[in-house]
Amino acid sequence: VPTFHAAGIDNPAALAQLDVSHFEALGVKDGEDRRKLFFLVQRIKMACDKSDQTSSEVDSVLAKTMGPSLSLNASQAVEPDLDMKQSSSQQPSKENQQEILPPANQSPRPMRRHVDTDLKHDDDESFLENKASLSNQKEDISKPGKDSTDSEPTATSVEELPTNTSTVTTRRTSRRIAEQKPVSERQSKLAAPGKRSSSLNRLSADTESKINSRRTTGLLQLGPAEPRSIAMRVNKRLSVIPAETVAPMSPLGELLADKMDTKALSDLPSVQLSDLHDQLSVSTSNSSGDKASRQSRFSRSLTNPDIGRPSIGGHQHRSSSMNGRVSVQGRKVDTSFKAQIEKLRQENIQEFEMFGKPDANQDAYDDNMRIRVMVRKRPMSRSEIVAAGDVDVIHPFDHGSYGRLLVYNPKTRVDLTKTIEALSFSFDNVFDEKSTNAQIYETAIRGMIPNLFEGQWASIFAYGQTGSGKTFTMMGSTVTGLNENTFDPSNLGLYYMAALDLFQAIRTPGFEHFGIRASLFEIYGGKLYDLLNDKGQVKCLEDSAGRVCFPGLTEHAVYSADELMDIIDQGSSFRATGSTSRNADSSRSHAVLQLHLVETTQNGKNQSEFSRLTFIDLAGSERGADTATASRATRLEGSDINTSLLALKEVIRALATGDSMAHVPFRGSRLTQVLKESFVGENSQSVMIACVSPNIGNVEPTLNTLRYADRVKERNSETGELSAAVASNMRRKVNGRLPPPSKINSMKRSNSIETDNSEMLEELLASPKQAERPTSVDIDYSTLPEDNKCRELANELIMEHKRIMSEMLAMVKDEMTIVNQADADHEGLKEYVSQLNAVHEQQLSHIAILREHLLAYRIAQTGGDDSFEDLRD
Ligand SMILES: Nc1ncnc2c1ncn2[C@@H]1O[C@H](COP(=O)(O)OP(=O)(O)OP(=O)(O)O)[C@@H](O)[C@H]1O
Repeated sequence: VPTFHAAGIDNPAALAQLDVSHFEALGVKDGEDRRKLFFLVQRIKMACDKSDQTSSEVDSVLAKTMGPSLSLNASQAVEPDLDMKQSSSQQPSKENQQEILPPANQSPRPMRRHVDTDLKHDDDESFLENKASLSNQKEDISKPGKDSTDSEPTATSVEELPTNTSTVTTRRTSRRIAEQKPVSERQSKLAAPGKRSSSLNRLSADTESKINSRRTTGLLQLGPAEPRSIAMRVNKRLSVIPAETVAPMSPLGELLADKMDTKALSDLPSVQLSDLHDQLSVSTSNSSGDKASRQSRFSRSLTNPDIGRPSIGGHQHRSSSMNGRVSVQGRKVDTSFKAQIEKLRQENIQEFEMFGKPDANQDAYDDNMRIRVMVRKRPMSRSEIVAAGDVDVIHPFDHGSYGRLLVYNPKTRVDLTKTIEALSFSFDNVFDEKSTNAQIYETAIRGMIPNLFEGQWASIFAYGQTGSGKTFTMMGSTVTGLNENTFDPSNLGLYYMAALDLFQAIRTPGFEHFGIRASLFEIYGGKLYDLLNDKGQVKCLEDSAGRVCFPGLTEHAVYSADELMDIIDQGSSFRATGSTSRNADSSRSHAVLQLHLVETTQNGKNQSEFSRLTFIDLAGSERGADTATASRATRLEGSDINTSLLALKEVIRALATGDSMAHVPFRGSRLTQVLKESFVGENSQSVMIACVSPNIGNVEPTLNTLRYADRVKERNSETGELSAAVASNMRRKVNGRLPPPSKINSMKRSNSIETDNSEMLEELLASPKQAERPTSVDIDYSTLPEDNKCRELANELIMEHKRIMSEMLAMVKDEMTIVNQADADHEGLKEYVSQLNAVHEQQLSHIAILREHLLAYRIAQTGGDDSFEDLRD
């Protein structure tokens, strides 16, 4: 545009005369610019050639294509201000500037698509005010002796602004009106004969003044409302636009208002037309909300991948994209999933660099977080890399105080075009494929170790689809998975790292009375098997005080981390595995490792459990589809796994939101019964590590894993904000009677404990031996008279029934939605089936819970045995 202006071409008629042959003379050498200009000129010519075109319609075309600076008709055009220095030194005086500014509370009005319509209907008060102010201004200017130099800032396009200026205002002074060349002179100079020029002269005086008024409002007008924000976003010269001139609809405007990071914005790359088009279809509305949500809306706009749509001007043609390529303006564009994901990835990286990077001073580690949910992405396996078309669809971002993860979900439309839907999830932490077990340990687990010496129980789960890296995370690997036989100490397992710290702690003077005992068992088909005792069956019973015990489970005293790993290795070889369509050696059971911190009493004779650290390597969370072709036994196995995982989720969720402990559904499955003691107690801590596979072939199970993990804490998927219920219950309540954060806490980061612990030992000995166990979970039936006990159980049953009915009602609503969606869009059948499956499993779990209550009541009535009985048996 500056080039055109420089050549005096600033009106449609002059443009219409343009030809490719003029480009050289105009100094337009760059091939890309020439191509763009060629297309623009062709379109302008086509518009002008239509016999019934009025000049305002031509203006409209120009406004759409080149912005308003060139949409002025010949009679209104002013010569370009070529000397920017001069013009910026001729800033309007404050008074005059105010005179022409819109009222403070009036937002700049975006220019509409059709200038004609705009002008006809634009008769509101602000417009009339502007018009009035213009005529006053004109009068002032014409008064002799008045310096008009500073009096009329004009609207200017972004393109006219200098690239290297960072603080210039858009309301720059135009040259003096008095200095303008007479219109007639300019018209003859432009030599725009015939119909077009005469149509240009047909503008009514009213329209003319309206256009003038528009110009003199000094508002930034780039054309249609939607493209504006995008054009601004991508234009280098954006940095010179003061925030208040940006329309409130623009997410970037909002960001500018917040940040005014002119440096970052000036670094924005300019984009191709096709890139612009990609952004145009994205809604930029909804300007309310805080910075974070604006940021995320902005992010979402970047994730629109639809390369295959026709462009604004219709130059982009979509051919069948079955071959993954479409022709855009004569160029071949790769629309394969891989290319689209790569494009999105780059855009999102750029956005993250600009707006999402965590504050360097921010401390993301909160050792007192009660329930921490983190996601770990494993690297692509060799076979996945080799497999044709396998693409990485997981994109993690570390925002410091939370982690966000985008899943690029591939979709094929009915017309076989390929698109990518970017789904966002937020968790406490996310770890990318380069992360190590050591990083995970340091982030979430090491901080728990000192708390164990305060009598606190802790549990760590690895959850995820088969083959997603759960065992790798828990047990560790001496190979990286990609580079065999490479010893990688940073990927030693979490078991091992925790054991190292524990043994180091108990060897510290003052802690010698502590010892470590280990037990390892698996939960398979609702039954428990001791992996350190030839898979002997173990019972799971709850005593009258509500404590869970495991008759038959062996506990082994261990004296070093290596010794512990040896027995774990042996025990793991007994673990039930099986084949699924996704993994030939899939874990079919939940493996539970318990490290008991035992304390020897002062006379040295008795040992009692002081606290417990439990690791749970959960069975692969395969979907129904995985086991669809398997035997009945395998399907039952899968169903059992799903039921227990579902119950676990509900339990953790209830703990995260601080729901009444009376309603925590521990009895939903054997797994949750077993883990009950690790959860209860105000000071218990849990960490869930959701493991995901990165490749495109696993996107569905990955989404299921993420939805599962997301349900636990329900962070806002874009901004990472926690819901009020979870936020208020997020931190463990440190018991005032326990030792204050003391010397032992130095372990958290330094892995060493200071030697003088005598004072602390005294405090520890004075403190309660066990973590507090709430009594509200289960009533101590033994202390109640028989009929009281029955009444309590009946009350519980009724309460539970009511709760479950309300949940069932909510589920029916969900079911209505998903069945209607499936009915309307048969494309989403796969998703529908998996959702339906999940709903059914949840319903079954609720029914199982209710049946437990019913059974408890009936047993109490009939005086039967109240030990655990699995209803599914
Ligand atoms: N972070 C990682 N880095 C390198 N390799 C990994 C990583 N995570 C997993 N792997 C590799 O991926 C494969 C599957 O991992 P793993 O056995 O831990 O999966 P899993 O989730 O435990 O599966 P299952 O539920 O079936 O037991 C292994 O070969 C492992 O070495």
